[in-house]
Amino acid sequence: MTDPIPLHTPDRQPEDPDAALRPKSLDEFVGQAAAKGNLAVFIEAAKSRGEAMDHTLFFGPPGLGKTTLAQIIAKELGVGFRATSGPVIAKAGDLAALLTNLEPHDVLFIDEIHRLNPVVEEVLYPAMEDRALDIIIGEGPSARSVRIDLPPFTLIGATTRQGLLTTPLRDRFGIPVRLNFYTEEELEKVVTRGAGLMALEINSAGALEIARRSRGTPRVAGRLLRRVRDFAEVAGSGTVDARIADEALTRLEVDRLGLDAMDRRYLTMIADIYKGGPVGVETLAAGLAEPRDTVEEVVEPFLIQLGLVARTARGRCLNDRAWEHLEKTPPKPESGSSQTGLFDGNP
Ligand SMILES: Nc1ncnc2c1ncn2[C@@H]1O[C@H](COP(=O)(O)OP(=O)(O)OP(=O)(O)O)[C@@H](O)[C@H]1O
Ligand SMILES: [Mg+2]
Repeated sequence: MTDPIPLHTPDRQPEDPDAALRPKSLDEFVGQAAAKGNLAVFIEAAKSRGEAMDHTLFFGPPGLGKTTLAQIIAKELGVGFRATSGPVIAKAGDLAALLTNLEPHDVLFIDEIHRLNPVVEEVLYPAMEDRALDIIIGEGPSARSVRIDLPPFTLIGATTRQGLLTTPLRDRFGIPVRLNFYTEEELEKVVTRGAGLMALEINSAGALEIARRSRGTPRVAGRLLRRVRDFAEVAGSGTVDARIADEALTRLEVDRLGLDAMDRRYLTMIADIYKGGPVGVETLAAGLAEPRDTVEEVVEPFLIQLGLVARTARGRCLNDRAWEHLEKTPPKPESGSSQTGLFDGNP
């Protein structure tokens, strides 16, 4: 099998093609109704009190709008926006420099906050809680600790892995916000809006077809829309309809559930080699030649959401729906010849 086009994995790209489609206000931001409603209240309250908004943590799979929402919050609050990411802050001093350079009420956005160096994280605790930095000056017996006051600020953290956050860090966020996969109707709006921005004509059946195959993820919807546009332009048709969308997506190996080549390799591996599982995630990651993080953060959440795969204590297992989707028959349990052999234990 040829390598899948990395089209469908919702990971970031340095040149950030996302930027053009990024909503700029809460009103433009589609979906996530509960989170949006709450945030609107917290933003209003902070503004009317003239205070910095409470520290906010966004968590959820890649491409659902964490970075976008962080930018929108700063904009709606009318404050500055500084962005960095966990792995980039190497030393405590780097974080201290960032914090002491903030203007009052600014938003400091830390992406991939679960990847902060523990030493840096220690500096963040008093900064978040008491708006203070404890800095050690000098070395040896003459070393002394100096406390520096910081301007009031809002820390917005984003993570795809809430479980990897330490408890003290998680507890210091006043506003935790989980982002969920989008519904087809929501993604249809994302696609229609995106097409408008690209000056691409699309009818609602075409938008729905792309939405349905976008893995519940606006970033994927945007990416598929750009590729469908290419096909539509080359085919010389003015309007994207369901047929053009379907043809383009089929050629891109995105199937009718929205699964891409990588998703299918994952499912096929569990089916063919491990007879439906359970199989450990390390083994699967090695077999797919992908980092374990990618498998857990990018591939699995959507397959689990669709009910194709279950995470059990002993490993990953395929559900009936996956066998149907792969058009394969699950192997019969080896022990027990009767039909009631469901719990006979086939490890
Ligand atoms: N609610 C939304 N409405 C419209 N477009 C959206 C929405 N959420 C996200 N997008 C689009 O998806 C793209 C990716 O969103 P964003 O970069 O905010 O994801 P993320 O959650 O930060 O992902 P990652 O975990 O990879 O950093 C944005 O550029 C934007 O075009
Ligand atoms: Mg992001």
